[in-house]
Amino acid sequence: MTDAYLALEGERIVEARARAPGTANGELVFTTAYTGYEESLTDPSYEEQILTFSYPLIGNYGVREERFESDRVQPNAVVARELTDDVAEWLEGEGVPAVDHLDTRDIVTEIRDEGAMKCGIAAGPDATEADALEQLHQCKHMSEHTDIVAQVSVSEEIVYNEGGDGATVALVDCGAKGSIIDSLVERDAEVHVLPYDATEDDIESVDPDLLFISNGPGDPENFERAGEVVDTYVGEVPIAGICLGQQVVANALGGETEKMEFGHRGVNQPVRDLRTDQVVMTTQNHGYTVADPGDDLDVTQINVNDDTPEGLENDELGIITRQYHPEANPGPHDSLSFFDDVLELAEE
Ligand SMILES: NC(=O)CC[C@H](N)C(=O)O
Repeated sequence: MTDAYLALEGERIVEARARAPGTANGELVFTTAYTGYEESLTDPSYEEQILTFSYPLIGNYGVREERFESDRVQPNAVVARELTDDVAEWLEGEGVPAVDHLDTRDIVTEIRDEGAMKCGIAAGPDATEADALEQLHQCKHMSEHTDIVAQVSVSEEIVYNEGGDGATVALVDCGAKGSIIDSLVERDAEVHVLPYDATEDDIESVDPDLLFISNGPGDPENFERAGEVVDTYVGEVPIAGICLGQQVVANALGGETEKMEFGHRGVNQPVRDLRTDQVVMTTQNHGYTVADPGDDLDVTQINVNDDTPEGLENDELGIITRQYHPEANPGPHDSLSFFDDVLELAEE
């Protein structure tokens, strides 16, 4: 039954079945992960995007809050070959449109051939092609969401594991996944999650052993405030970053980021460490990359598929960043030791 429509860039219409009603628009992206749908759907990095799952059946082990990465569903809409009732009901309850019964292989191939694209969705008994097209026409380019950080950051400081024996971490929340905080707390760090617009006074009252720039949605060039924080404390406090965090650190230190064709999107992205030659499998979901790390950062890890920088470091200044997600959830645990490394840096 056709009661849902996708309008892709170029005004191509794809028919589908509505699983959660509503209209939405956003940048159309995908993940090839075959598990971890609860984690992906609650990852704030997907804000203002429409997430297509290429794995055909999504929802086969239910929906459990313990696996959520934040307190809400983050993508603007969801696309899959087949969504179970559990997931469809969850998305409907959250007011996030969802569609299935369409050829998601075709959609992912189109994104890979044509690059990241705008998309409009209309789902439900009254949905029309015209509604989907209207959504498409309203869709902004990712870089036009200049205030996206305000949509995902905490509004006041939250402290985890107060009095913990380990390092004190100031985590600048650009849309942090819960697993990053958990990975630090499991290693006994006291974690102060700070709003993106935290002042120097706010940071100094934490007196951190480590400054951590989180993952997050959108174009890293729109995260000026996080960049200023890096600029202020570089050389004084060790700095770590994950995904958007790596991009923000590179931009702050004279580097440059750029939009990729369709990004790295799955849980089997191979990364080579240039010092040890070891390759690890990693989780990734990013559409931008560091094109130039600037003069202060060494590229220590690269993506085996396309040689883009996956790790940046400066031993003297105490900086370690990763483009992938060492915290996994979903995905392989090969690189969890990143958290040991950054906390060691903090305690030195
Ligand atoms: N997962 C992330 O932090 C994503 C970073 C950034 N928004 C990108 O798409 O490249």
